[in-house]
Amino acid sequence: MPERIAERIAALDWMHLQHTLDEQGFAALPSLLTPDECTEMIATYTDDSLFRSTIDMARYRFGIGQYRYYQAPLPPFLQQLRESFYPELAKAANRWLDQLGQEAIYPTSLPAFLEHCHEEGQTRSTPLLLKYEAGGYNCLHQDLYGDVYFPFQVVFVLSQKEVDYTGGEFLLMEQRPRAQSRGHVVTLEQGAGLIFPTNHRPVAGSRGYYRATLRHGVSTITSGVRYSLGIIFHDAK
Ligand SMILES: O=C(O)CCC(=O)C(=O)O
Ligand SMILES: [Fe+2]
Repeated sequence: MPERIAERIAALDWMHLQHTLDEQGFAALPSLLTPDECTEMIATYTDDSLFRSTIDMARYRFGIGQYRYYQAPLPPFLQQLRESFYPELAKAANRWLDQLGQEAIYPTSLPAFLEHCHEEGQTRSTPLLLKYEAGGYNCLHQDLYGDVYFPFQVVFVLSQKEVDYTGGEFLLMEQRPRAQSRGHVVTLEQGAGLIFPTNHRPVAGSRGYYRATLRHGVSTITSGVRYSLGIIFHDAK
């Protein structure tokens, strides 16, 4: 495995990932982060100087657990992750806009996209570290933080399933117009990630593409502690 995370991301089979995103809306990534990198990211949780705010999920009825938004500038490893995923995902984002008959608006690099967020008053960083203990869960939701949003986000599970925790499956719910909703359960090994839609996705129908709305969450952690790293590309109001 290449040392630098940017190289590991560049070495992913993007042809296949792009196809999978178009076909099913989300795409699982192999274990891209090493166990040591996962441990190091988990260890940041207790360093208050790295975070701009901490949310107790129960307080807002978002679920049971806690999460912390990293302060900008992000830790270098996380910055590299966010920047390296963006260009390929921007291609998919623009293709999806095109399929829905909209103008392709996403710039090719993350700094250019963030500049746009900042111009619109979305200046607060959004990547976050989540921690759930036994009994914890994350309600189905969307991570929209203003009018400007990037249509994909990436999550990495940092803890080891069946060793550090049980339960705690990643959930995606797809709501199609005039139809019942479809659920997906995605099992993620330690260091593995998932690319999924922030808001909606185009689905090919008999009369062109229509929009399906997606929400995501996490099922109940039945034992242990589960940490995850959420990479959201737009900044927040
Ligand atoms: O803990 C998870 O796997 C999901 C976290 C989440 O909601 C996110 O990354 O936006
Ligand atoms: Fe989320």
